[in-house]
Amino acid sequence: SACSSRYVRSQLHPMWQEPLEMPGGERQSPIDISLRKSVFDPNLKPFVTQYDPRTCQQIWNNGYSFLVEYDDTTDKSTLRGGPLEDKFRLCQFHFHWGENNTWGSEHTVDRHLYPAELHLVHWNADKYALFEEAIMEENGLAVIGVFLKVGKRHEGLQKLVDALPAVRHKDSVVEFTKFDPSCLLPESMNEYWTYAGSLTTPPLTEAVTWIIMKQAIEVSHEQLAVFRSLLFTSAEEEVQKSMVNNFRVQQPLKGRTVRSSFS
Ligand SMILES: Clc1ccc(Cc2nnn[n-]2)cc1
Ligand SMILES: [Zn+2]
Repeated sequence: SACSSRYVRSQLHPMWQEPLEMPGGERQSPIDISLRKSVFDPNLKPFVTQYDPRTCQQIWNNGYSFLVEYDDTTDKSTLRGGPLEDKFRLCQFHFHWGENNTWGSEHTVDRHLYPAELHLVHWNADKYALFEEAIMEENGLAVIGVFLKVGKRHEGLQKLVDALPAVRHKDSVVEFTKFDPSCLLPESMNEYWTYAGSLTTPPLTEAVTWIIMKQAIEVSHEQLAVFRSLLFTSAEEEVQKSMVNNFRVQQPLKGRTVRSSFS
């Protein structure tokens, strides 16, 4: 789908060095979510996801993460409500993780690091016709972040884990269908934080309304180990590099407020 096939890959290198300056840079991501600084907003409604598993198309190793891509040419898989004014279309989801279970998430809660973080990327289909347009606009994207912690095996995730060896190398793609990403969301959907931020890889555009779930999902150590068996490098390269630590360093909050949907 357009949302990731035109993924800005030219600048994407797992070890790209900070700081890749983003003009303004007033609302960069990721950040630490400080519990005592976040503000309960009673007007925040629950958000609603309606995902159609038939829109799931493929998995692509883009050399930074693996993206599960959805057909975003119709309104079949959408996100609305919560802090959002408009209807957003799911275009892909991906993860960020570490080389061990000690770190790997992009966001933290009171500096607590999780071993991995899921991002479900959506774009504003009420205001824009294409993902490429939305990515450049301040109300263009909505990303749901879900923390992963080590515990029992996640049965829903296993179908995805079993497909990963087929996309071990950068630029590999495998067909992947009938996957409903709502199985990756935590039970309590009405407890989240939200703030105005950015993409965490180039183009780093300040287009994202972040929705970070309070409840983490549990996955097994073995499932995370399969994530780490992926490679940043393509099959042709002599030196193979494990795809690990594909997260960005945390960014200054600057005058922003993180709101919570719960008190
Ligand atoms: Cl299209 C796109 C661009 C960047 C990223 C990386 C990212 N940005 N925010 N969370 N992950 C994901 C999808
Ligand atoms: Zn991400």
